[in-house]
Amino acid sequence: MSKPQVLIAANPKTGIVWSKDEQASKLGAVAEVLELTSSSRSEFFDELAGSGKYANVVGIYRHNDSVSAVGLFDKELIDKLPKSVKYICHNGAGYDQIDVAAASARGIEVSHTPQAVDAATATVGAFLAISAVRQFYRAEVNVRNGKWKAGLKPARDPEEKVLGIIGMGGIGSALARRLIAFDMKVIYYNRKPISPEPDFPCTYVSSQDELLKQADVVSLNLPLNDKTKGSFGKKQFDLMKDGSVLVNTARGAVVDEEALIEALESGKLASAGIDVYPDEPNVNPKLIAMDNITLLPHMGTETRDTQKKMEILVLDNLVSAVSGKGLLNQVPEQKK
Ligand SMILES: NC(=O)c1ccc[n+]([C@@H]2O[C@H](COP(=O)([O-])OP(=O)(O)OC[C@H]3O[C@@H](n4cnc5c(N)ncnc54)[C@H](O)[C@@H]3O)[C@@H](O)[C@H]2O)c1
Repeated sequence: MSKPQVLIAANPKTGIVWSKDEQASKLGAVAEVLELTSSSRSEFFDELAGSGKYANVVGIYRHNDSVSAVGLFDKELIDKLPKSVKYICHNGAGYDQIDVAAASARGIEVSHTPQAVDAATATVGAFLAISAVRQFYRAEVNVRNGKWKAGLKPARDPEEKVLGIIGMGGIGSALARRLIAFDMKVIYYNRKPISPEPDFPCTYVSSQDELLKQADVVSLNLPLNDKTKGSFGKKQFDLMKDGSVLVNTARGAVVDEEALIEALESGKLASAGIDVYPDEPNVNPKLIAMDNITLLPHMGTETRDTQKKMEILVLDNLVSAVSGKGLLNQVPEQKK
């Protein structure tokens, strides 16, 4: 009997990067592996249809790098997938580039890579929080320009300050553990308290507004979806303490960027640490011009160790699914 076909929709030039051996040994043992070669979305659509080379695939490995060739996995693309497709296994914890509702309507199950991303992304969040609180970016620019400490004002200490985490999931918890080591006091807001209780000291607050009033550093760690898009705007900044700090490693589009810029310009926020932007890779020039914020180019999982972990988790999901054992990390919307 022939093996089911799976498509690796990753970077068309490199495919899977760190786990080629596992791709061959684990996935190759249970499936015929096809690489994405389409150079445009319309070419991809042709290859999915009729007698096209992807017309019989059962599972798809998807990485955001495939966007440059075939675009988002939006409703239009998902509706063009052949009936044979049963699984989309996404490499990433955030899966806002996939229209999950459209996939569900077609009976396609979607998985992602929670946990594998937690440590690396939380390290970025902790770095941004410390850099923002201590104003290290401004200091680095000074030293690089031969100005030493000229114009630098003493910053704040993280110790004894309140860290407010909005979205205490995998990354939020790993961030809390890291910043507790800096003697920060952790509060968090989720739609309901975590159960069982976390194994580190933290306090649940029952409204986001209350968290914003209490926190010195607010960290966004919730997913981007229809409910959270643009949900952090002027009203939320106004509720924050004067001179507080915002850290965003979640998704840029959760925040109203003009309101963020206004809060930084007015001094409502002393500083910010930002890894994600609404229109990546474009960054608002007003943010670039500010010297009181630390900006990173979506570096959350940019380590070879974590990227390998993520790739292997996607392969494990695909192998399990095409072997009839189901997905290991199906997205929460579909698990409900
Ligand atoms: N910067 C990066 O490179 C990077 C890397 C990985 C993930 N991320 C982003 O981080 C997000 C969080 O990842 P995670 O793995 O921790 O996810 P997770 O699902 O483990 O945690 C998210 C938490 O947010 C909570 N939540 C959901 N909607 C909420 C709302 N409206 N208000 C309050 N809480 C809400 C959930 O209950 C959950 O506890 C991802 O969705 C992704 O967009 C960014």
